[in-house]
Amino acid sequence: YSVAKVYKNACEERPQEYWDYEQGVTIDWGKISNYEIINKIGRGKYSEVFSGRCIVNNQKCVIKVLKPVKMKKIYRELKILTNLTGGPNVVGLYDIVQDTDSKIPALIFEEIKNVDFRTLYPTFKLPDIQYYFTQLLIALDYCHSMGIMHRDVKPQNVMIDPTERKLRLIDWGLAEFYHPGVDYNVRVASRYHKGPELLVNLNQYDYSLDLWSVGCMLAAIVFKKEPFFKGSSNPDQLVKIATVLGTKELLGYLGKYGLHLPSEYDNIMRDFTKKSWTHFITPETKLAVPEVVDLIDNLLRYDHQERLTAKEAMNHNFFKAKFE
Ligand SMILES: CN1CCn2c1nc1c(Br)c(Br)c(Br)c(Br)c12
Ligand code: NA
Repeated sequence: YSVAKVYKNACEERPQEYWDYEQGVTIDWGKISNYEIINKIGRGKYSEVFSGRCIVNNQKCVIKVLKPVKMKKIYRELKILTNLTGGPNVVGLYDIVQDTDSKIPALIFEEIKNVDFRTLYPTFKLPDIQYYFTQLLIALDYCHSMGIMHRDVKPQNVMIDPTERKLRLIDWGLAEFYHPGVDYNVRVASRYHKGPELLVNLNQYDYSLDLWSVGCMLAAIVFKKEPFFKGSSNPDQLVKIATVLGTKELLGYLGKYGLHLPSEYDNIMRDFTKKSWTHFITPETKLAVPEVVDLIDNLLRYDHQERLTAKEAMNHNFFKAKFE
């Protein structure tokens, strides 16, 4: 049994229609004819993404055409986006339109001139890491304070325009409202960024899941190892985590929550000794200063209750230090 350390009543403190998307969502549908598609910029499991233009104000935009999934999941994303839009570093939702014949909803977002993380992150110096991770933590503390877990934090969902030094958290399709005591689906997030709680079927997880993913992003940049934990499957993902955090420590974590290692680990889990973070410091990892390594150590914890919250993380002394 586990309850969030912070913001545990954020939804309960708000009217039911804030979080209850099962009742459907009253949508103020815009006109799809106001938008024209320029070209395709991405495709996911649940959507196709295009760059577009609003012909009314000649504004560039991003058009996310949802694939026909359960209306409940569509209502959840729409409810979350309408609750959060306008919040700090949350992608701005301009309009919700419906494809005339297919009736499939399309979401119209602000456009961010995103630079792919594989190109951008290797250019980061410590001040850039301080700036952009502060912006990401601001977005996460905001959505958590609004009773929402993102559940898919990864570089592909953090849009960054380095010219304007603008960061936006996108793709709220896996996000969910947090209620204490609810058993959540553990099949969320993308493999390399899945927290241990998802891999050991600890269903009563919370906002702290997002901070594990932030730790993975930060470690990948600082230790120049993208992704930091590269599992070949969900079970192997936990094995990769155990090679760093230790197997004995994993069993201690499981014991605390009365859990056992699921049977799929019987033949793949080995007895790994917990590694010191200095193991990942080499002459090439110039960014691996003690302050950022301490921050990583306080995010990449098996026990979600031990991780720093978004607010605590943004106040970590790594962000107060002066680096040239
Ligand atoms: C695959 N790519 C590249 C840029 N970009 C992609 N997906 C995006 C989504 Br969804 C949104 Br919403 C926004 Br805004 C941007 Br920008 C997006
Ligand atoms: Na999105």
